[in-house]
Amino acid sequence: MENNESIALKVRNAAKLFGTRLIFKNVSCDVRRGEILLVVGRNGAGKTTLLKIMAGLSRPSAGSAEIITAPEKTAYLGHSTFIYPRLSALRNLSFWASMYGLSPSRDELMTLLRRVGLERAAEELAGSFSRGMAQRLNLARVFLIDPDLLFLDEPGTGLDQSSLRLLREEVVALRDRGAAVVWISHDVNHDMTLADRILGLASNKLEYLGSAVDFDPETVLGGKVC
Ligand SMILES: Nc1ncnc2c1ncn2[C@@H]1O[C@H](COP(=O)(O)OP(=O)(O)OP(=O)(O)O)[C@@H](O)[C@H]1O
Repeated sequence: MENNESIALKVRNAAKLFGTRLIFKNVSCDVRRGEILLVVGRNGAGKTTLLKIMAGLSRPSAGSAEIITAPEKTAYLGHSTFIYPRLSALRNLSFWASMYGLSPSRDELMTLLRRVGLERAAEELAGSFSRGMAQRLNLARVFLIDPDLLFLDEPGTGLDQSSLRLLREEVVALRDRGAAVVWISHDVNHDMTLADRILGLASNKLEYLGSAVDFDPETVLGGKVC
């Protein structure tokens, strides 16, 4: 058993049913600080359902998920971008900061916008942003809290190549500085190379939990991963 300090999240015997329909059962895992855990499985295997349970956004039908890191250092980035279209990029960030109980200076917010390549769009209404720009702004929101635990649900869907590169570089940088990352990727074949471990769901159960290097989609998931 690993010591508690190295663990960011514990899942024990988690199961989920929608009505009488079983999505998965007996899913247990520890997510470690300083690792990227990629969650894979065919469409409908229950990846998003598991991620929501891990993030405390949905209750398991049985078992438990416990976040060990500080709740205020937990972030979630999905494919929807929760930006306010009638506010500028800067005002969006400043609004989110206030929701987190933070009061960063304008310079600090501009530094975050620079980091995601939005410095020149700081005063533009976020409603006019392309998907790539909107997701970059969302990434800046994540940086506001410098998370110790980050949940990603296909945040790269529909992103242009340069936004995707930025997203990947920043996720890896967060891992390298000790954050735990649980990631459902829209491009598993690529992102497997960035992951430390893989959690594979199939046949309503945890089919694989182990190193990304040893992961063989052919044997574990019948060849097709998504
Ligand atoms: N709130 C809900 N009520 C009923 N069924 C649901 C609900 N949410 C998800 N499901 C069903 O649970 C199953 C697992 O869904 P989930 O979105 O977790 O799968 P996934 O592996 O993330 O799929 P995808 O790769 O398509 O995103 C699907 O069949 C889905 O239709």
